[in-house]
Amino acid sequence: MSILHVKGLNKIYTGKVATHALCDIDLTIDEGEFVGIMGPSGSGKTTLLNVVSTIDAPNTGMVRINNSDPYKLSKKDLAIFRRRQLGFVFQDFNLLDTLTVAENIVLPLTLDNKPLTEMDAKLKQVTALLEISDILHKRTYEISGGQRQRTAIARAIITSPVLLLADEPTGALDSKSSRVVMESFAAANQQKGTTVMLVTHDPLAASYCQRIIFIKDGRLAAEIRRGENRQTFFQKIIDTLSFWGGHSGELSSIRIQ
Ligand SMILES: Nc1ncnc2c1ncn2[C@@H]1O[C@H](COP(=O)(O)OP(=O)(O)OP(=O)(O)O)[C@@H](O)[C@H]1O
Repeated sequence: MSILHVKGLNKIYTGKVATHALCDIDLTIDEGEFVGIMGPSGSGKTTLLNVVSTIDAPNTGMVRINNSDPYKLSKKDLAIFRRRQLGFVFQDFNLLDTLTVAENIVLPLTLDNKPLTEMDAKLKQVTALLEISDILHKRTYEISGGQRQRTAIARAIITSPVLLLADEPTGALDSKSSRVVMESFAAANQQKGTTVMLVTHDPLAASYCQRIIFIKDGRLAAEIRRGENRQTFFQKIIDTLSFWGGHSGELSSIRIQ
């Protein structure tokens, strides 16, 4: 069953010079998939994520998430749709410093007035899955970057969203923390069945995905799938990036092991 289906998506930013950021994008993500979006800087990755996540409307084209068109919803229903159906993870974590880790994680359930017993059970389940049960009473400034991002992932999946969207989730992390965070996405995907769409520049992070879609100049350029071996997939990603990624500068930020 498809969770995300986009067809004929176009996004044009008007200004002194108009930018055609997305050109005729067709894309389907099935339930339980873990999909990465890669491409050179300015290729349209964040624009695609913003259009899918209903932050930025397309000029033309269709977006269906779990068989409904979020752009047809009223403002109020769209806010509820985002909170219940979508999970978001950002590069800079977006946690509230005044709250504990536990309070940050249950925030979406608090907003939906869920009973305390349900919140507690779900908190236990997601924090065990992401291996952060021992930091629940800490403030976000007392924990590491990797722990902050795992807290953000826990907050994003506690509502069991149909689609988890992440924009450069390892962009602010060192390579060790990046691995731990990507293992957390993989755990959410494999053990909780969460469908994930993740934008990244980082081939190591991307190697945890099952399928990578490459965008260039706002168009779909290539697609590769992972087999059994993550190391082989990592090399395949580097090869594809060097073919589609444009100039060698695009590869300058690659972290090797
Ligand atoms: N709000 C905006 N107004 C005008 N142009 C924009 C806006 N947002 C993005 N663009 C342009 O649209 C194109 C795609 O940008 P986008 O941010 O989606 O690329 P990206 O692949 O995510 O880049 P990066 O990897 O550098 O984050 C770029 O040419 C960018 O300059």
